Amino acid sequence: MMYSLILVRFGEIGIKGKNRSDFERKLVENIVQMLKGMDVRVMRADGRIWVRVGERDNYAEVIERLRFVPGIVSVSPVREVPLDLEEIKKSAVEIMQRLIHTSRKPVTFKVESRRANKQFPLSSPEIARTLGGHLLRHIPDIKVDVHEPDLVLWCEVRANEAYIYSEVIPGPGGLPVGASGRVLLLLSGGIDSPVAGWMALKRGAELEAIHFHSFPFTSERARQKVEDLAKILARYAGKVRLHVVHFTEVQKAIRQHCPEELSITIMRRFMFRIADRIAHQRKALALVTGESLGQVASQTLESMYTINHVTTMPVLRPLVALDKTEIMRIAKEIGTYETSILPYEDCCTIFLPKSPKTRPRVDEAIEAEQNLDIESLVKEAVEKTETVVFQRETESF
Ligand SMILES: Nc1ncnc2c1ncn2[C@@H]1O[C@H](COP(=O)(O)OP(=O)(O)OP(=O)(O)O)[C@@H](O)[C@H]1O
Repeated sequence: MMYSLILVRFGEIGIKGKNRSDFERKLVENIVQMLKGMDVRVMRADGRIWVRVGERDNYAEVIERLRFVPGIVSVSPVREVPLDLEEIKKSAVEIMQRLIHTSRKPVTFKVESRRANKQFPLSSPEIARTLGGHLLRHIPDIKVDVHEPDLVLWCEVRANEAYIYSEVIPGPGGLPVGASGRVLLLLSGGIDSPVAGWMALKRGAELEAIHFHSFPFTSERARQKVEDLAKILARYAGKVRLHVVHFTEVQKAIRQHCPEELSITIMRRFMFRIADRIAHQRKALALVTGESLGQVASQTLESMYTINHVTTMPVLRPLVALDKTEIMRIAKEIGTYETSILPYEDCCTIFLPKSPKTRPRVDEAIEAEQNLDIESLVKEAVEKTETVVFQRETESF
């Protein structure tokens, strides 16, 4: 096999001491979980994590999964070579040929070497020079550039073998899932909220999700779509508990008793109230939404303020700093985009008023809610909430 080992780089700059060892332990745990059922062994050595890939599995498939483990900065497939200079040279040429295979322009490179085994007859600079010279003689159209090479070939000389690697495949970075506590994601069927959930996962949050469903105004297929999105998020989270709230009664009450231009604001205030309640039950410490700042009624700052007023929980909005193209790029990358764009209606679109108020004030919202029995509506919705748990399905990759 070309590669039998994978080097995993991790760690945020500045994580030290106990936090660092917790980080490492959590990350190893998550990697083991992510690779469950595969023929691999996960090890820690030299402040790095290594994954040994057995006969039954292909390193490329292992990398495909590691690419999405929060906390991993990058991975490299590693070739193990006997401690013999001729073998090392041969492997270096093979790896280099493979890497430049697709490149049309001449490639620049440098060799970096590290010698942990002081018995090896050549020093690190000598290894780098020897390999560099050998590559130049055996591969046409490559040049050395020590400052800004297109690729770096690493050679690590260890006690019993040498490791050669070059490819660096970026991971998501961030923190291992579970390192920061639990959050509750308001998951609609749209493009944004699954991306917001992924961003929270990347910062180490353990994810649960809540969805407001308005059957029969919205179809079972709309609910299925959200379940599919939760399932995709479970690939990265390991597990996602989805709370499905039956929102129809609340919406009917709003339609009957509140001024139409404030119905969206009030509906969202109810979403936050119910989410707040369920978050407390589930010991989640923050809500997460896919909101960003914009022109539409529910996303002006005034509107956000008025909606947010019903909860004291932190509401994380990881997408405020991103623009739509960036959000779409991430949605495609994590695999939620295709599901998100399916055309099933959302509960908000159904009740969309003709001219919603774009800058609703808190006192206006409170006044508009006067004829509602807020507590019983919330209580009933919470009591009737259904919970579905999605575990990572390894075949889903
Ligand atoms: N039916 C719902 N169930 C749960 N959360 C919802 C629902 N509708 C909206 N939300 C939450 O409110 C946020 C803002 O919703 P809105 O429809 O204004 O924006 P959006 O940009 O279309 O978001 P998305 O693409 O996630 O649907 C969503 O990102 C989501 O977090």
